[in-house]
Amino acid sequence: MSKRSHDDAAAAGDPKEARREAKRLKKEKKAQKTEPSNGDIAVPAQLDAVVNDKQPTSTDEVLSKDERKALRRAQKQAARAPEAHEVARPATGTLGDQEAAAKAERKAVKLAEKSTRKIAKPSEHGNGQTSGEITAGDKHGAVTSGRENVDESAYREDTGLAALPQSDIDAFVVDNHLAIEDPHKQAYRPIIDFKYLPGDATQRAPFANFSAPTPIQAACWPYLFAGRDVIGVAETGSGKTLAFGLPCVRYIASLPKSVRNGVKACMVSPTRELAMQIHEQLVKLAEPAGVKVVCVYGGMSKDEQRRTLKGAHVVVATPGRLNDFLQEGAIDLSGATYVVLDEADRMLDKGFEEEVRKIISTTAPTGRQTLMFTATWPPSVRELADTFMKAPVKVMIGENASGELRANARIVQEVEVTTQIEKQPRLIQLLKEYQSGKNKNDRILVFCLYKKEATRIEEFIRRRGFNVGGIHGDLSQQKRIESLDAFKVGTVPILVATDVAARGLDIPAVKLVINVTFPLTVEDYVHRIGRTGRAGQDGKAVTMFTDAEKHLAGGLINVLKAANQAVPEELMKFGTTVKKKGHEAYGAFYKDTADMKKATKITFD
Ligand SMILES: Nc1ncnc2c1ncn2[C@@H]1O[C@H](COP(=O)(O)OP(=O)(O)OP(=O)(O)O)[C@@H](O)[C@H]1O
Repeated sequence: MSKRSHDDAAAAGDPKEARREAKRLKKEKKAQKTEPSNGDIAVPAQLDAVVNDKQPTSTDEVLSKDERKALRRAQKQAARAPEAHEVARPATGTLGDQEAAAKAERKAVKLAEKSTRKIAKPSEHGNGQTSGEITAGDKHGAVTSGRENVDESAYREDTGLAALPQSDIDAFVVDNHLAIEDPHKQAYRPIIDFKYLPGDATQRAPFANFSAPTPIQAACWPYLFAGRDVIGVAETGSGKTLAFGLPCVRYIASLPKSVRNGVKACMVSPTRELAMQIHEQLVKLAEPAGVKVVCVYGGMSKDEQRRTLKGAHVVVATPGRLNDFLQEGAIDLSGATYVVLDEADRMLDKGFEEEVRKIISTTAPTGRQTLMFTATWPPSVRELADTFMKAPVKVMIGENASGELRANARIVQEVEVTTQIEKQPRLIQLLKEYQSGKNKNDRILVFCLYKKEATRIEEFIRRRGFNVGGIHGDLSQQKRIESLDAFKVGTVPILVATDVAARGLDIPAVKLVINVTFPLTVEDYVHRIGRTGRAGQDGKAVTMFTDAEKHLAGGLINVLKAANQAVPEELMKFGTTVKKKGHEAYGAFYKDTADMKKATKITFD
């Protein structure tokens, strides 16, 4: 039984149900002791009872006097966690209060877990040995230390994976520039092959076309199966959706039918198209497992979406529409214990922060597992992220253990320093060059900054005889969906877009990204060009850069250098200083008036 099924029984407030669950739990524990480890996702049972302060009677029966004492100590500590969490809720306190509360919460949870671990059996590795280290001695500072905290009651490593020589794990860590920071130092081995996934072979069917888990999947899955909060940072197109999607579906599928009703998971994404795409990917995993995933987003009929919510276990949503439904009571997230922010840095910036706070405050108050995934993780959002999470495990893939801005290294990036007037003829030249011969059917994504600009460029390209579509905020949602579909299937091979298409969209055939106007931030640039070079393929991006964006030259130069790309001389001329990031909502055009000289007050008689 999973951590949350016990939760649900108790939360349902039915003592009989809870007692039945407790009995089942006892039985399962017994069975687990005799069963050989097959890598099933097991339950951190005592921790669950401790952290969620539930039905201690069953645990009392199986524990000694000392163990019971330790458990009670842990319960006290855990009882403080939800309180601290409540305080941490943004609406109720100042930033200082929130920080203190978050700290207190983390401490309480840590203490609770520590006490629990004391009463749990000493962890042994699946093959009978106490586990070794997975420190790779990685030059990039991969942090994977001692395995003394591997907690088999939370997630049981497959015996085959546990038996692999340490050198195999080290090689995986080094080759993939994998860095894991875990405050609890649980040091789970990455699931480097699908055969090491918990469950039987039929559950691996959705991966039949993939040869191996991607590094972000391999590294995150064990921690997610173990119920931990995770921040996952990996390049664009590296399979993050399934990294957070698979454990979600498996968790819900593992719940007994009696407690499976209601929304158990909620995934929030910044754009409608991305929400739809996550939904599409998840349905493939969820349907065979009997888990219902629905998608709600703005711009489409509410009635229709309201109907689909019936019987949903997972809701994928954009924040605005989700809050609408929450406000009108059409959706209840109080049982949602699995919460994901995709494109997390975008979700936490000024434009979305409030909406996200509101959503999170309606999810399960205790036992919540919070996940954040992104390709870019600027320092500006890290502290805020921590306020929503409990001792998160940070999984970073790439040569940036510190989470610096990195583009996908398989994308060839060309930057052309140009002028406004030269842009349009150059664009046509590029389209002709890349839409001829064997490249005729390649998809090309053209990015503009503003909606009006996108409309103008789309018209301009069409007048020159190209088959082109558009996607931006001035178009109806129906039109946006049509344009994207036509682009995906290739009937319209050129798509002109604003940054609504910059993040997350997975269209494998995009061979070229053209940036007609540079975005407001270098992070957005990394996401835009990440629409090509997906799932291990190569890609190319051509960027027109003008004097108007010179304040972003330093950041861009760093991204180019980090990916071993050529830096044009003309770009260097703008200087290499990385300017302080602009306002999260208004980008580089924001002026912080706090530092401005006070105006002289003139009075007239
Ligand atoms: N293990 C795997 N092996 C090969 N391909 C995979 C694997 N897992 C996922 N993919 C494919 O990789 C592509 C990119 O995945 P996904 O959209 O999850 O990327 P992402 O990391 O979320 O990208 P972004 O940061 O741009 O949102 C998808 O087409 C997906 O089906």
